[in-house]
Amino acid sequence: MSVFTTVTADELRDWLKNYSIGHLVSLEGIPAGIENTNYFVDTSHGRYVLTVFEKLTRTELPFYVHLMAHLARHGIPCPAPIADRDNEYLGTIHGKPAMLATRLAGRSQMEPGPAHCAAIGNMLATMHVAGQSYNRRFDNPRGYAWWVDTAPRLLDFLPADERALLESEIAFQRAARDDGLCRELPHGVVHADLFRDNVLMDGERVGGVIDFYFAGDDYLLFDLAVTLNDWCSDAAGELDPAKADAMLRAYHAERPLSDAEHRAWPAMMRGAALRFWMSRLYDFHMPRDGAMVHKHDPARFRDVLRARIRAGDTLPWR
Ligand SMILES: Nc1ncnc2c1ncn2[C@@H]1O[C@H](COP(=O)(O)OP(=O)(O)OP(=O)(O)O)[C@@H](O)[C@H]1O
Ligand SMILES: N[C@@H](CCO)C(=O)O
Repeated sequence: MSVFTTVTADELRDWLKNYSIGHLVSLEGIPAGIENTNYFVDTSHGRYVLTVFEKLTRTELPFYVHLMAHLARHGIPCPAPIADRDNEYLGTIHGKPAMLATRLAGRSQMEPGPAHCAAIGNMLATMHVAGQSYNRRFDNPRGYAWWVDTAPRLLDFLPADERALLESEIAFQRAARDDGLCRELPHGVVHADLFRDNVLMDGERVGGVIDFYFAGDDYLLFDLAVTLNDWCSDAAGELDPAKADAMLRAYHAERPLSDAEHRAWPAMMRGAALRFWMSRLYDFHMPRDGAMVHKHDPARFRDVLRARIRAGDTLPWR
């Protein structure tokens, strides 16, 4: 259940006087999601989503809100924030920052086939290209620096074999960077969490890309690896070759991958698996105060990491 802040129809009717989106027709709490309060809001003008931000602050939010506005302006199907009559995207509900954005079509496809993987690969590449002209900067808060800082705090929670895996993977990622493997990689603003549940599929078309609240600056290839690891892995963590091939080809068709990206690919796939193994371990062993009990299984990405290590340089490409 993710309506942490209750908004009544009367309160919203009053709030909507600040906007130019017509009058309220219906208001419905959205049960999915664990970070924010979300409502579907239908008005006489169209369909919207109201988000009340439970943790992100007014200082942190502009990076994400303007990113969505930027991408939507470039034709990416992501929530387009709606400005109020003072031309502000962020308002206040119950003392918390709140935003209206367009409601997108489709639903999450948790069992994608190659056609879905191709559609999201192509969309990711167009997002990366459109993101190049976004001029706010914010380093990926779950990037390499976080891995290195956080790993020592996780070691005590792990059995010996997992400790060894974590230590050796951090050493591997450090060596990759020391050897200059990442030096020529294109970077920019990335979604960094483009899992299946953050994409709304409308048949085989991408209807919407949502949940930009892990976005930041990183290697574009890292974002592709995050996406591929979730969309194209089987139950054991191994890559499904047909899905992976479909995603990579569709991405490459829109933003051709360079030789430097080709060389860094196996390490990037491992890094992307490490990131989610670590964040899931972190949330499991060191939950934030007041966080909802909704822990993702860390073992899933431990297995993906092991599978990528086993595959070595034989990973599918283009
Ligand atoms: N713009 C949108 N258009 C259509 N549906 C949306 C939109 N934004 C959110 N949703 C729906 O609301 C659900 C919850 O949103 P979201 O995943 O962003 O929740 P959250 O609590 O903010 O984040 P998290 O996934 O990290 O818990 C989504 O699964 C989706 O069904
Ligand atoms: N996609 C992340 C959750 C944070 O959005 C995970 O599956 O661990």
